Amino acid sequence: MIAERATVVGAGSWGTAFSLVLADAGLDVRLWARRPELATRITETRRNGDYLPEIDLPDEVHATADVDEALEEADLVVLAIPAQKLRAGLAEWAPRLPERATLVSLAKGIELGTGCRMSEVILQATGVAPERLAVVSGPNLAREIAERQPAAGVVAAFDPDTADLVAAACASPWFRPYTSTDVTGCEIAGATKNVIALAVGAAEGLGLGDNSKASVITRGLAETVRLGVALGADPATFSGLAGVGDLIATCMSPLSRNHRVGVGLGRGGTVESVVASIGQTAEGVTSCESILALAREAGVEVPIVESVVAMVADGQRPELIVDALMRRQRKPEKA
Ligand SMILES: NC(=O)C1=CN([C@@H]2O[C@H](COP(=O)(O)OP(=O)(O)OC[C@H]3O[C@@H](n4cnc5c(N)ncnc54)[C@H](O)[C@@H]3O)[C@@H](O)[C@H]2O)C=CC1
Ligand SMILES: O=C(CO)COP(=O)(O)O
Repeated sequence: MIAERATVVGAGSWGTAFSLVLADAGLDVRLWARRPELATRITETRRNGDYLPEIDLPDEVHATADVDEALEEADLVVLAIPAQKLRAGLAEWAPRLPERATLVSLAKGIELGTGCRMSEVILQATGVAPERLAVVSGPNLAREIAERQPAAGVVAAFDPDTADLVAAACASPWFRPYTSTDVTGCEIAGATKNVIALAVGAAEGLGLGDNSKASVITRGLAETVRLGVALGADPATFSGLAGVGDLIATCMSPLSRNHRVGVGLGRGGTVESVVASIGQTAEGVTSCESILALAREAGVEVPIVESVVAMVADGQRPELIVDALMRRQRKPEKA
């Protein structure tokens, strides 16, 4: 089976960029925008001026704010709304999903309150069989993808045939999807790297240099692997594109919203003011608390995630956090 028609739910930066990926791979794409005026503007200008203003969208991308029109005959339904909004959003979509459509999650977060990964939220909210679900992750900053800069990603699914189907639906000369069956690993890596990027951004905002940032990235990877493995992930996933690949892109790029929020906090801004000035989703700000809760439940130490929670949720100053991390008890690196 091949997918011919896709619906992308959410016309933010990643939903818009991914609709272009699917169109370049040869699919007919419906891009659903929550605001009818945005759908109209995209149709009229062939651009999404709110999120990717300089990018011309291919003719195969059709914007709409009508759920039924968006879903008609969809082979793939790609979910590109923020993690904390997904369950509520799906309540509206679930009864209208085409019976055989494959659902694809793009969100990189962990649900607050439940600790659910996005695949778990989707399965619970829609009741679809796990074989109909896939997750896309990797170093895929929306702007660079939309500019068609060459990049690779990972499509993870419980069923390898589903991973192949979705990979075929997004493959192009400039987007190379690899496949995986480690859904848990890809999701934990994708959500946790946003939190590590907040810490790295804060270090940058404090004026610290590359040694400090590389140290946080590397130790951040160590705690991500510990958490992922405790939750059943394959450790090899974390040295792949969804792991180290995305960690590097998000922690180092000024395009990353999480990195930018971290820089703002390091420079002394408040969470509210920094997030508001960016005006887009920075998943680490909310998911840091749910990731910490998951880690505590699993009995895993995640000191950098813990520090980010102290900074974001408890308003602690980043300088104190650096100090606390540096004063931790010495131990073997691999512990
Ligand atoms: N932007 C990027 O470079 C990448 C983002 N992601 C992930 O994709 C997910 C979406 O992020 P972005 O598109 O970047 O965020 P964004 O902030 O650019 O756009 C979010 C979109 O979701 C819509 N939305 C918000 N609440 C909604 C609701 N209750 N119901 C329906 N739609 C709603 C907004 O109107 C907006 O169109 C996040 O989990 C993010 O971590 C993953 C890879 C790359
Ligand atoms: O997930 C991303 C890149 O792979 C996007 O990161 P930000 O959400 O921090 O912009």
